[in-house]
Amino acid sequence: MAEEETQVIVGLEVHCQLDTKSKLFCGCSTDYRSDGPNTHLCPICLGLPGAMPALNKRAIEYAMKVAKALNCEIVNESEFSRKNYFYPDLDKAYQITQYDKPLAEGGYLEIESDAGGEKKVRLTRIHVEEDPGRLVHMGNVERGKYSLVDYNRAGIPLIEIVSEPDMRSPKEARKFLNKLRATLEYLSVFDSEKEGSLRVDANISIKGHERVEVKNITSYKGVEKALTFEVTRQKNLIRRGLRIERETRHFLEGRGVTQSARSKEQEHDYRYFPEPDLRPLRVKSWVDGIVLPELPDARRERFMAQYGCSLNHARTLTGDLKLANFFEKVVSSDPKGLAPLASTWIADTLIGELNYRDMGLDPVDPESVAALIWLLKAGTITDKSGVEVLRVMLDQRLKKEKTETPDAIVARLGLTRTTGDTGAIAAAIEEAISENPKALEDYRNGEGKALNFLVGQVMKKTRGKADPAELNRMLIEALKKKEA
Ligand SMILES: Nc1ncnc2c1ncn2[C@@H]1O[C@H](COP(=O)(O)OP(=O)(O)OP(=O)(O)O)[C@@H](O)[C@H]1O
Ligand SMILES: [Mg+2]
Ligand SMILES: [Mg+2]
Repeated sequence: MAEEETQVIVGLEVHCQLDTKSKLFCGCSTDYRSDGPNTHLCPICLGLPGAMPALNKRAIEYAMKVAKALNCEIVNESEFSRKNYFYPDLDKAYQITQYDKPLAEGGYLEIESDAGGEKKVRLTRIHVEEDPGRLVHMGNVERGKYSLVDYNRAGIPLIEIVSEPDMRSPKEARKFLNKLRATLEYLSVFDSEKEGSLRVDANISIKGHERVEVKNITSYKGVEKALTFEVTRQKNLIRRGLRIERETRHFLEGRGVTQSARSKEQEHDYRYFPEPDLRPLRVKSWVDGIVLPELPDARRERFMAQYGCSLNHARTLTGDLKLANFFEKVVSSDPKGLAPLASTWIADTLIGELNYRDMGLDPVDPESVAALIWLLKAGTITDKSGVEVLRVMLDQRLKKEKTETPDAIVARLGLTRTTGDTGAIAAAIEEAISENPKALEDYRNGEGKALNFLVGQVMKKTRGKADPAELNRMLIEALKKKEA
C-alpha cells in the first residue's frame, strides 16, 4: 500500500484531574488516595435527593488557566449539563458535565513532529466535569468475578481536553501527552504522580476508513502501545480487504492488545439536558486577571539562550517541571561554567541511569549532582569514573543505604584521575600490548578497530582513571615504537 493510503490519524480526548483541595460541587476533600474507600462522601457527591451542588470557584480558575495557556477562547457563556447513564461508577445515574456550551474552544498545543520541527495540534474544546466513582474489577473488565466501587473519586473536578485529529502516529500522541502534562504541571493545577490523574480516550483511523475509540487508557505509555497495536490491526484488516468497524475498544494493559467493547452509546442515549441546579457560567472577564507562569516552550528557549543548551537537551530538561528546576539548582553556583557539562550529564546520563533503575528524580538531591559535576569540570575524575560515581550514588539512594558525597566515593574507590602518572599508564599499555599480540598485528595491518580495542584494554587496567587524551597519545606512541 502506498504511504498516502495508510496515513494514520489520531485524535485524543484527555481527562485530567484538577488538583483542587475540595471536589467540584461540594466541600469533600479530594485527597482520598491514602484513605479507605467511600470515606470522602456527602449528600451532594452522592447525589442524594434534594442535595444542591455549589460550584468550586478554584476549579473554574484552574480550568481557565489551562485554557489560556493552551491558547483557547473562553466562551461568553458556558453551561453545565446532565449526562444520563446507568453504570455502577455513577451512583446518581447522571454526570454533571458540559455538553454543547463548553468553557473554552479552539486553541492548540505545539509538539515536536515526527518529520522534525514543531507542529501545532489544534484543540477542539476544553470542558469541565465531575469525575465518576472508581470501579475496581476483580479479574478483567469483561470477565471479572465482581467489582468494587469507591465513590471517593466521585465529584473530583476534571477537565476534558479534546484535540482535533491532527496527530499522525502513536509517537506524536505520546509527545502530545508529555507536552500537555508538562504544561499542566508548570501551571500548578495538576499532579501527574497521582494514580489515575490523567485518563485518555484515543481515537485512531487510517485515512479513508472508520475510526476506532480506545477508551480509558490510564498511562502515557499505554496510549502509545494501544495505538501502535491499533495501527497494525487496522492496516492488516485493510490489507485483507476487510472493513473497519466504528467501535469502542478497551486496552488490556498487561497483554498490550485492544479488545472490542460493547457497542458504543449513541449520543441520544445520554439524554443530555441543562443542569437545572446550576446557573450558566459567565467568566470570560476573568481571563485578563489570569497571570501565566513561564511555560515549557518559553523555558526551553531560555535554557538555550541562557545556558547554551542544545535544542534536544533543552527539550528534555524543560519537558518536566521537576527536572527543569533540578537542572537550574545544579548549575546555580556557576551557571555559565557548569551548564555545558550539567546539560549532558543530567539530560543524557542521569536520565538514562534513572530509567534503567526504574527510579524517579525525587531521591536525588541537586547538591550531590552539582558536586559530581564540579569533580568532572575540575578534571579530578574521568567521564568513565563519573558514571561509576553516579551509579554508586543512585544505588545508595535506591536501596536507602547511607549516602556518600561524590568526593567520598572517589576517595573510597580510588578514582582520582591518574594524569601525570604516566608510569602507571605506560605499564598498563605494555601489558595490554603483550597480552594481545593479535590486536598489535591488526593495528599494523591498518585496522582502526584494533586501536579502540587496545584503548579499552588499557582503560580496564587503569580502571577508567587514565586521562583518555593522554592514554590515546601514549598508546599510539608505544605502537609506533613497536612498528619501528
Ligand atoms: N478520522 C478520525 N480519526 C481519528 N480520530 C478522529 C477522527 N475524527 C475525529 N477524531 C477524534 O475523535 C475525537 C472525537 O471526540 P468527541 O468527544 O467529539 O466525540 P465522541 O468520541 O463521539 O464522544 P465521547 O465524548 O462520547 O467519547 C476527537 O479527539 C477527534 O480528534
Ligand atoms: Mg468526548
Ligand atoms: Mg470519544
